[in-house]
Amino acid sequence: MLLEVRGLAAAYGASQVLFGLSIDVGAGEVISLIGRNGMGKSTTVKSIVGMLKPKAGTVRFNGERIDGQPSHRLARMGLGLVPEGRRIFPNLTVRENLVMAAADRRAADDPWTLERVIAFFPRLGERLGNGGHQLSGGEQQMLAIGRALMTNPVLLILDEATEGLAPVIRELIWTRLAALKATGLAMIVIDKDIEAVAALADRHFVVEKGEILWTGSSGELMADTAMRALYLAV
Ligand SMILES: Nc1ncnc2c1ncn2[C@@H]1O[C@H](COP(=O)(O)OP(=O)(O)OP(=O)(O)O)[C@@H](O)[C@H]1O
Repeated sequence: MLLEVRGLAAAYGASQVLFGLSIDVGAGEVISLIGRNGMGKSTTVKSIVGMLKPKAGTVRFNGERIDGQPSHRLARMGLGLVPEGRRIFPNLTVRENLVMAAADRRAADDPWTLERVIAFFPRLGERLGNGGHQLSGGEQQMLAIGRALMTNPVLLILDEATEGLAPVIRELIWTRLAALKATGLAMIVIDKDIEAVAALADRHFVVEKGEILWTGSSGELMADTAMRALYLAV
């Protein structure tokens, strides 16, 4: 397994949010974390990428324990994050946002470069000199994905892949994520669009009150209308 999360417990101060959550991602596999608001999806992501120190449980990446390690080290190991809310730098240009993320990972066989990101998202090429604050929501999300790619991730984690974007932009993002999957990039995707998530991801984990309530394939997810009505209805 590329990523193995076992028995994860996490809290914000006295308020516990994750209660022994376990997920795994194989090499080149795409999984989803789905579930209602506030159930612990983002907290799971934060615990994996080193933004929140788990209270209990283990996180292994390529077999190595990574729980409790700092985010910058995990980024260098190949964990790429597209955070909730995008968090691009508003006062830097598109070019600066991308270049500052560039990783010194010479080991990558086909490293992401500024040129390659622009070829992947031509819209960003037209916006290179614009400040982050001048971008539309869709352009910001392309930039957030481009920035994560510049670190040459082995596992790309998208917290709210298409949230709040116009339908045509959402479609473009899903198409681009499918293209990344075709290159063999492993991903964890969080999104509320269950059909789009089912089309992209191989396996799904339903997060409910800080635990995994259900797991299965895309076919099983679409077939289980009772589970979807109970746990995924908005
Ligand atoms: N920084 C924080 N401090 C305190 N509580 C938090 C913090 N971040 C999240 N929480 C709480 O933890 C719980 C889980 O939140 P989390 O963001 O992980 O859920 P989620 O499944 O990602 O939902 P959403 O789609 O709303 O982001 C919620 O009750 C939330 O209010």
